[in-house]
Amino acid sequence: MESKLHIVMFPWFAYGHINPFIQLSNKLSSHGIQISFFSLPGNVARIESSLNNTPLNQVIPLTIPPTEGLSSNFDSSSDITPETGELLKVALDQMQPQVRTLLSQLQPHIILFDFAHYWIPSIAYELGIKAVNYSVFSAVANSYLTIPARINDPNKQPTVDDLKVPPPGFPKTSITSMKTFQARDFLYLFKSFNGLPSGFNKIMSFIKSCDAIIYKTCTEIESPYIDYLKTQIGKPMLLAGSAVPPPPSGKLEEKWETWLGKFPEQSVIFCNFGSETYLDNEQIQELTLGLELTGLPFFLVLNFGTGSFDAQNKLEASLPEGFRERIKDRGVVHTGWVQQQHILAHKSVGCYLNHSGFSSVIEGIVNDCQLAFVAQKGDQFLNSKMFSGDLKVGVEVNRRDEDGFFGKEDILEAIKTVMVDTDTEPGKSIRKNHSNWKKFFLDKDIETKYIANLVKELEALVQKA
Ligand SMILES: O=c1ccn([C@@H]2O[C@H](COP(=O)(O)OP(=O)(O)O[C@H]3O[C@H](CO)[C@@H](O)[C@H](O)[C@H]3O)[C@@H](O)[C@H]2O)c(=O)[nH]1
Repeated sequence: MESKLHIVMFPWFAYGHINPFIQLSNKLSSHGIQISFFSLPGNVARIESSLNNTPLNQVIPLTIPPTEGLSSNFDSSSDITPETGELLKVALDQMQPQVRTLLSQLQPHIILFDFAHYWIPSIAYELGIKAVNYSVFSAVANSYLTIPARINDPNKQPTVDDLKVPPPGFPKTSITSMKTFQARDFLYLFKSFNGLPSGFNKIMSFIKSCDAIIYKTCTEIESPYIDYLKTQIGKPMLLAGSAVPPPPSGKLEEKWETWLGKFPEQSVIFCNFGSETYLDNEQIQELTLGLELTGLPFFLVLNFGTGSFDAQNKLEASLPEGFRERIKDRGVVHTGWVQQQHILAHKSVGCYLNHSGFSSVIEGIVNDCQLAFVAQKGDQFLNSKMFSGDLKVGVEVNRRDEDGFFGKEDILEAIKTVMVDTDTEPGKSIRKNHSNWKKFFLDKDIETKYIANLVKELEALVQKA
């Protein structure tokens, strides 16, 4: 179906958000939909290189308003640290006048906005544009954390104990409680910074005022949570489908191709924590020693965020004494960006130890990599429980309740379950489930059906007065 819609995409400025917005843009653009993509000036070239190149599509740089604490040279998402992230939220709030001007010039039918842009619906409403939130988080994370039932008194912040249990009416699934360290991490959502509303309040505000919400998921994987969200949101809920990332372009860098090629099929553990998740030194020590204990080859990627330090020095300082020498014939430790999808697709890679980022897990499932999860924050904890507890496609590394500590033996245990003890339970079922879900995610018809349906629903939304 060819559509004449014009949609503005306005993701949060981190690549973990920009990328799913680009993927959705490309799927919608293949139905004829025109895309105007808002981002920071320094991101334009990178977004243009991934966005479908049609005469209709364009990337529009936003001016970053002067913001105390944010350098005037700051213009790209590659430089976001947790501190600049908070300042960028302040800058985002001050972008309201320019966004209003741009929208009134562009006159799109719809704007798709992200979690921090709670003021978009009121501007869009004035201009006769439909405001639709696109959530890049799983339905399980949304339904555990960011729904009205989560708090009953808006003036009172929830406690750690409150956040250890699901909200009232939450579906009966494998998620019956969360650990103390996880609940403590969830508190972040309820805190306000720099006088802005908390993340939770921003979301509650746009849930009330937007025209619809799109979730990046499908009923086949998350139906109990999707059904529960329906009872909570009170707005049209649209689904974008399983969001399997498109196959990567190009080829794997030769040095990694050669290194991986030395090992037997499905023997290498690949370990990476996504685009914005960093382990502390204690965790790095246990993780590296755990990988060493497995006796298997491994490819470990560790990052430290941006800052005024040399990442390579930081990496060397974080490794156990004598580690590099001991593992030199079967392990690499790297800092920096790697071609994750190419690596996961390599025939030697058999296990993927990861942070449970939503896209990363799906990339693991569509390849022959058994999954082990060491989630580090927010939605990752819920993704990890959902994928290991509901879908049973992987295993969580055992963690201490109070502080999330895991030891080297816990890493070994998780890897053994999915890589070695595969004739006994739970390893046996996990392999079988993984292979079934792989077939599901690779079924092009399912994805095509979700996107065609989404286009139809967006058309209908625009027709509505
Ligand atoms: O060295 C790297 C690191 C990452 N990637 C890619 O980057 C994407 C990462 O996706 P994902 O794991 O979903 O997101 P992150 O950006 O790591 O995570 C953020 O966004 C996710 C939602 O998309 C949330 O689930 C996480 O909590 C949040 O940290 C994937 O396509 C990876 O293939 C690479 O290609 N190379």
